[in-house]
Amino acid sequence: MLWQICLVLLAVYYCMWRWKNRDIIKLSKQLPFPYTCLPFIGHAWLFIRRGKDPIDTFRLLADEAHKRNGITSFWFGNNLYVNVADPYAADKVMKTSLEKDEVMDLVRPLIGNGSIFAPVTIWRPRRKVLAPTFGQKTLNNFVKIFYKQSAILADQLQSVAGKEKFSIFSYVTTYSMDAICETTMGVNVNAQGNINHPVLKAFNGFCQMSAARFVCPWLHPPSVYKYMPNYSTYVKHCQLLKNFVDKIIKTKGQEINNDWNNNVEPDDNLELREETLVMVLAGTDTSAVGASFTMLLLARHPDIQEKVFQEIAHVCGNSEHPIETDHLPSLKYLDAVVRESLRLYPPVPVIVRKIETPTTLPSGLTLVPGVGVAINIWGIHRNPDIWGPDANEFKPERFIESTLKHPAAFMPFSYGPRNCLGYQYAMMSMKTVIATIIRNYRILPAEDQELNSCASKANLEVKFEIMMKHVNNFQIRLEKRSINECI
Ligand code: HEM
Repeated sequence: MLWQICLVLLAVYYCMWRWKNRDIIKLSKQLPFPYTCLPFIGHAWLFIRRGKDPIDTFRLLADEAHKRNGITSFWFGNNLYVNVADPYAADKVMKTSLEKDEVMDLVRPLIGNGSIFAPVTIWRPRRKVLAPTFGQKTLNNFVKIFYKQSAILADQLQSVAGKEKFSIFSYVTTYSMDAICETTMGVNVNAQGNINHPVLKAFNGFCQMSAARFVCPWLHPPSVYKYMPNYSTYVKHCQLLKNFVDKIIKTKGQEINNDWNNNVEPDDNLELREETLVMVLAGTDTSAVGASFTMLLLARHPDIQEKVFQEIAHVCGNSEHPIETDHLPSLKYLDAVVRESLRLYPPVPVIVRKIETPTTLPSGLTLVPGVGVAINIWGIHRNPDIWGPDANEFKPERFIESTLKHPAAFMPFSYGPRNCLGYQYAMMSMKTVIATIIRNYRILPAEDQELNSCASKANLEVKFEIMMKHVNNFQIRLEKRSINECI
């Protein structure tokens, strides 16, 4: 008798759910996705297939979208996501839907209402306060620090040059953290003194655990996740990161000794803590991933690396001369190389938005309130209708010889009013550090076989850890250059 009642209740709940979501269900039928949709979990099973990384599913979604005018949809648990790999549709969504999807609540235990994932009402005033920090004049003054920290990195790399393969990411991420902390907060945390810096390890751990949780909708409710065996490690990572930022705030507060009350507990500075965390976390690994992918690609394309080296020598002189603010705009080929690398390997491969009001796309399709949108940056950047049949190939010249077909065709830093605040900052920082490494070292692939024409054209193997990373942790080899090479 009991099970019959349960069955009836379930059937009633299901019918009510279908009625309430009838517009969303109708939309899903207009945007087919040819994979089995299971009860309760929808297509989430695709993200946890044995032997596959979640990034393979984002790639699959991109390919399916490319076959259907750049757009498809998938069910993730009980939520429908429209998967967009077309810049025209992305342009409309990113300009009109500023609210982030609830799936981003997963990072709240760490950054609370930090602007990057905050509701629009909290985000808007905070963005107004933060934006002036990234004015061109301020950024120009940062280049001295980028160069100083890059030179420290180049020195550190002497210990691995001419030896076995190693992870360039482990080094660049320490550069990136030192640069962020010194430029945005005026503190020197000397992460470069310790490539196993606990903060970087904790952030890495947090990203890995969040990515694993992200793809399993049944682990999203905090009431479930707290019973997971590794939950205590997750809490430890969050606490370590918060403590690190609190320490910076306290040190800085004491240093400037203004009307700041040094006895105030960090929790009273919640907004400051949240935004400092956003700055350190949004800026450190993203730039390090971007610079590391670029170096991996240059290792596989020695001809392109040589062109970059010649340009740096021509614009900046030999490695005894510092790289200066005025040099960066003249490093046009390097700029194209970095952009092409960000196109093929966007550090943030997917971003999400929530539709709150009916939104009609240029194709005439109307997205209904309640639906999530996954902007598949990977898919937009590799859309053959936009980038041509050679969309998967590394060809920096495409950023020099032609203009973008649509401004949203290239969006590693997101797009629209809620795009990345650190866009210019990141480009300047990455160009400075890559130029400093290349003028001192020749970058070689981890294995010589990677240089044969087939291997060098193949996609790099990647994995999803909120950010997209290289499966082998960005391994390369370095060979010291002689100063006389710069002629
Ligand atoms: C290659 C490096 C970087 C990449 C690929 C990147 C990418 C992104 C993306 C995709 C978003 C938007 C997410 C969304 O729309 O949902 C974002 C937001 C943001 N990024 Fe970056 N970022 C990079 C570097 C930086 C740096 C260096 C900083 C700071 C110094 C920074 C600060 C921010 C902030 C504050 C936001 C939130 C903006 C807002 O919501 O108003 N980013 N970034």
